[in-house]
Amino acid sequence: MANKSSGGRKPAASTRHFTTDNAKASYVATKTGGAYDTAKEQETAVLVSVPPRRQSEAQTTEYLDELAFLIETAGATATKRFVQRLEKPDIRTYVGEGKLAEIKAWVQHEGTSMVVFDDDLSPSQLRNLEAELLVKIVDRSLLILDIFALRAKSATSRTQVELAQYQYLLPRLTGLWTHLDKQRGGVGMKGPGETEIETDRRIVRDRIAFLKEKLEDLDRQSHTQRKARGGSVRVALVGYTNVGKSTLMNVLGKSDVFAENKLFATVDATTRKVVLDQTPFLLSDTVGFIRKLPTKLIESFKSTLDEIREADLLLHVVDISHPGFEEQIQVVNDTLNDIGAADKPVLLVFNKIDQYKQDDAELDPFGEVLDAEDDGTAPRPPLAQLQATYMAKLHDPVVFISAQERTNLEELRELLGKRVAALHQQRYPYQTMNQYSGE
Ligand SMILES: Nc1nc2c(ncn2[C@@H]2O[C@H](COP(=O)(O)OP(=O)(O)OP(=O)(O)O)[C@@H](O)[C@H]2O)c(=O)[nH]1
Ligand SMILES: [Mg+2]
Repeated sequence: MANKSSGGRKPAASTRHFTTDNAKASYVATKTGGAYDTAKEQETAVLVSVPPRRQSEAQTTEYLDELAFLIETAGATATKRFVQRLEKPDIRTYVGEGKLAEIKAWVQHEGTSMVVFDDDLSPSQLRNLEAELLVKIVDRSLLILDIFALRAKSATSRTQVELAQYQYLLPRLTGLWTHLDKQRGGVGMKGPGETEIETDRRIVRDRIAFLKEKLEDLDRQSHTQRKARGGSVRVALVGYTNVGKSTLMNVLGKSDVFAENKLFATVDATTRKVVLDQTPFLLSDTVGFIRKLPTKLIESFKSTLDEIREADLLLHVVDISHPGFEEQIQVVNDTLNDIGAADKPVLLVFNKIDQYKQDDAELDPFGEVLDAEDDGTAPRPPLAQLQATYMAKLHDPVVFISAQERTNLEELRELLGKRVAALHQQRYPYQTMNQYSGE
């Protein structure tokens, strides 16, 4: 029901990305004009990252893989990667002079639709890089915003994305080619005078104020809706993007939520009523987290994140088959902390065990791995050992499942049912008594 090939899902977005429908997010990207307007063809991207020296090779590759996956989700293909190890990115051009020349030569020789940076660029870095490389420059925020714009369906999430896009845009309204009316303009577009820039700034500020107000209105409405759901325990699925939250929602809630092997398949929260162990509760699927999530995006997604903040229990889904799953857990915990939901009870669910490949590492008598991997990746112990480690660490049961293969779902249902029943008893003792006495 929930994997990519199944019916009932929306068609994957194909070429809608930076240059075409999404004018606001593409604003900076399209400034360089129609020469790169390759919307009809597949766009290509060159990836650039500046990892700190202490970051391992494996981690660097993993992060670049994730960036390539983001690019793919946005509708383009990554064709080349450049890495430069620096203490910190160059303040003027993100990479150093030599590396920049190397990238430029490659871009001129091989051609590309855009150069994508695995961090956020300052407005001046963006301008300098654009002037130097003469192609679209995309940073991490712009890329994620673009994907969100692509995925957002509800009035609230669309407004949230638009707000974040304008907030991204505002400080970048300087220098060349910045007139709003010209954002879709073609080659050789001239830059506006300062007056026009000032007008643009005012327009953008007005729009931001308007969108904030609109969000407050929408917020009030959804708050009322959520309140009307009172009397039920609320459980929210949380986790890194692409770990299988929507797939699990579909399995548990017998629903048909869009799930696919792309990042941020879900941007809108969806809620279903589920009954386990005779206790009904509400299960919400929510937007996935990712490392370096633009803070403006978190801020503007407050009302979606309320679904998490107001939950009684979080079902934290982890993709155990991902080499960086432990860091992903940390990213999720940090983000939960950022949004003020760190103190919620959590049930940790390790998903995709069907895809987990353990190493044939040598274990000592205590089950610890004797040899760490040479490439810096964490060794992959047997699942039973991982389960024991996590249970000991958290003093709590954890479940290992495959939502796709429906493995161990009974164990999850039982555990979740118990947690929900206990929460229900605690929250609505009266209601529960009635419910039982009526039986
Ligand atoms: N092998 C395997 N793949 C799975 C499993 N569960 C989900 N998937 C696949 O993982 C991909 C992502 O699943 P989703 O359910 O969309 O993940 P999500 O966490 O909702 O992702 P976002 O909404 O993007 O944050 C899809 O291609 C699923 O079919 C599993 O148990 N095993
Ligand atoms: Mg999802």
